Amino acid sequence: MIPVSVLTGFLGSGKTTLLSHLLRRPEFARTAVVINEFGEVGLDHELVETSDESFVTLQTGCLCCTIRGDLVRTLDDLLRRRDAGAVPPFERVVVETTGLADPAPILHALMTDAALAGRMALAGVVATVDAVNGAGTLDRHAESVKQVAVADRLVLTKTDLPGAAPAALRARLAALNPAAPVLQADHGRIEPEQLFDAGLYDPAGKAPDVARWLAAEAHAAPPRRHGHAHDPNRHGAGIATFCLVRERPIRAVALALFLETLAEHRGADLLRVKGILDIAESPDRPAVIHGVQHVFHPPAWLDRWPSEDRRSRLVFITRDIPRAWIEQLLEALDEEVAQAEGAARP
Ligand SMILES: Nc1nc2c(ncn2[C@@H]2O[C@H](COP(=O)(O)OP(=O)(O)OP(=O)(O)O)[C@@H](O)[C@H]2O)c(=O)[nH]1
Repeated sequence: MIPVSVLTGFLGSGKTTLLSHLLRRPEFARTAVVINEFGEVGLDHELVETSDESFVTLQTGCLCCTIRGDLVRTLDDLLRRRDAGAVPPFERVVVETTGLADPAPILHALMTDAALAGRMALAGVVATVDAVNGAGTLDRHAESVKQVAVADRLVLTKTDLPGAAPAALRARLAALNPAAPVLQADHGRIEPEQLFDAGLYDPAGKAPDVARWLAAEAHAAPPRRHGHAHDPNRHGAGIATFCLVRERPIRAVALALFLETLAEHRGADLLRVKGILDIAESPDRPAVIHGVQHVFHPPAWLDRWPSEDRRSRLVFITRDIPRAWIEQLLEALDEEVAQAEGAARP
């Protein structure tokens, strides 16, 4: 029986960082990772490094809506490829959900699907919670509350950042899910055995209301009635995702101004930004940027481009921010910086 762990947690709460760290540990060799990304273009799968024995597959779309078919098909396909020797003989699977996913249908599919029965079993659910944005996210997004409620282990991230309020958050998490131990990860660093030792997922062994709630989810409306089944990039409540692609390099100063302006003016509605960028001053080393609401993390510089595609790509998940506004802002700032540079030249 191959254990399948689910890694959930709101947008930008540190799931991929945790996973990247775990995949470098020898105890975590032979892992197949399924990353689900919400949006037109995914980047995480290009950025997660694995050992030779582990690998990452990508699934796009809205995991919570298309789960019944897609995740089960993906896992079934992985089993076939493993049997045929087409992929390394993985011994565990980790499914990283999109930050916007309601995890209940995912867990249900893993617990009940006949296609997987006998070969794979749900092993445990880990949810990351960002110590800076976590409380606000719990207030505003029902999915985030569900992610915390179903977890076997909770992992607090970003406790090192100014603005982190881990004590208050811990109390809140304990009220939502008293059974789940709360661990802490420092830039993804955590002891793996503390994380996935939760054993077989057993809703009956948890607080009874969680089991009842999960059962209720099983009877929830079929995907078509979710209201966004035909456009997986819209998730209701004004939430939209889009990707800006740019052929020309971006000047470092223009990028800094752009991110600063976005965070300052629309931080609360900027649910997630990530990007790989061709910076004019650094043609061979792309910058990877991450933003989560008003917090932008310092850019990470890659040693090289992860694939042939050297265009800048910026993925946004926003609430009520028109794409055109963001595009024009970037163009205008880039233009302004170009003119200023031109004027400064003798
Ligand atoms: N300072 C600090 N930054 C962190 C920590 N953990 C993660 N980050 C940063 O937070 C940003 C988002 O982390 P990710 O791991 O991409 O978050 P995610 O949950 O996978 O994001 P989505 O896939 O968009 O939902 C990155 O810039 C990370 O480097 C931490 O403990 N401290």
